Amino acid sequence: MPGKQPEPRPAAAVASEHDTKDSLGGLTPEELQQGQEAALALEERMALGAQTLVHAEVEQLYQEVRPLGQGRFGRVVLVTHCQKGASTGTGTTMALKQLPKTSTSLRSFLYEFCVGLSLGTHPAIVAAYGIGIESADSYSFLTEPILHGDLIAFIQPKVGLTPSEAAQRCAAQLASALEHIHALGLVYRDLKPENVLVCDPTCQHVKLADFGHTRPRGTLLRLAGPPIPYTAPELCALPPLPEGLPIQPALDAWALGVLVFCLLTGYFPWDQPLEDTDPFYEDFLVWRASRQAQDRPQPWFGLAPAADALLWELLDPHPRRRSPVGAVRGYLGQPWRQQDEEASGLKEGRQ
Ligand SMILES: Nc1ncnc2c1ncn2[C@@H]1O[C@H](COP(=O)(O)OP(=O)(O)OP(=O)(O)O)[C@@H](O)[C@H]1O
Repeated sequence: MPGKQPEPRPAAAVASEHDTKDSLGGLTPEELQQGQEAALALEERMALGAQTLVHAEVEQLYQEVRPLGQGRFGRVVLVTHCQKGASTGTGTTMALKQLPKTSTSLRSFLYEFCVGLSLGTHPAIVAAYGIGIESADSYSFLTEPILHGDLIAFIQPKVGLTPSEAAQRCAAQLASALEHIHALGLVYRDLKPENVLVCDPTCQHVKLADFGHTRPRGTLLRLAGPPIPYTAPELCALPPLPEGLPIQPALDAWALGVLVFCLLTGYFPWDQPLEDTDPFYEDFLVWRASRQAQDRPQPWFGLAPAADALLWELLDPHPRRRSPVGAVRGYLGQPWRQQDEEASGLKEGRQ
């Protein structure tokens, strides 16, 4: 979650100031409208959310069971309701995310709280409960608790997530969650294993959490710090408008491509998608340009052709040519790792 930051501006506001098509930074009128509608709906929810905030100290309402996690901005704890069953140990547990007022504005808090609510129910998205609390020093809200930690703990360095079925299941669930977010006119913008929570010990089910960076499509944004592997290249380039880049779901498709690569190999494909700075990214661009097998970068050696093809689609450096997150569905059930490809070949050979 972003804490106290300058207010991002919607592309619509900038468009009316410049009023040429280029002033939309490449956004079509339909995309602009979808983003505007999402922004209006969110503003309305935030106004309602502000009116219905409970004013109390968290300890008066909930009993802490144990800490669940700590982010840059928020502390997340497992709690039970003080009045219902807490003393007998039968109370329903919930996750309470507490954001100190020193680092989080009321608007940023309401944004994250209300985005979570506006996403409704989706099997791969952490469900938000409609309770927001303002205390003397913090803001808090409640969600369903997910008790097996985050995906990072399941990705073995140099190996990835095993077995391969788990990696495919995980990719399919995340693609579905992101598609749901995009259909609502929003862009998630923070896909990384730390924001994917795991529901069971064998990683059968995962859920997307932390909607502090989610914004309506078309919001103008600039890169706030150094890029990470998940940052799409268009965000690293000079923005098309002085106010920034109008954000698109393609940012999430890129991040999903990087995450799938990590799930399959246990490596990042590059540190930063910066030509002339990152040799791994440069090798990737050379391979894309030549399409020659001999140019395939070393970290890709363990991938089967289906995974190559999927990642080729999701990791297209040109956002307009990049496939949407739903592309994952077209590759499910095929081998994604070379070793699976070989095993299935052996099986066929025996039959
Ligand atoms: N609903 C939940 N159930 C269980 N654990 C959770 C839940 N929500 C968050 N956590 C844990 O708390 C950690 C921090 O939460 P979160 O990512 O929402 O905080 P943040 O301050 O917004 O993080 P960031 O540093 O990514 O901005 C997560 O990595 C996760 O381990």
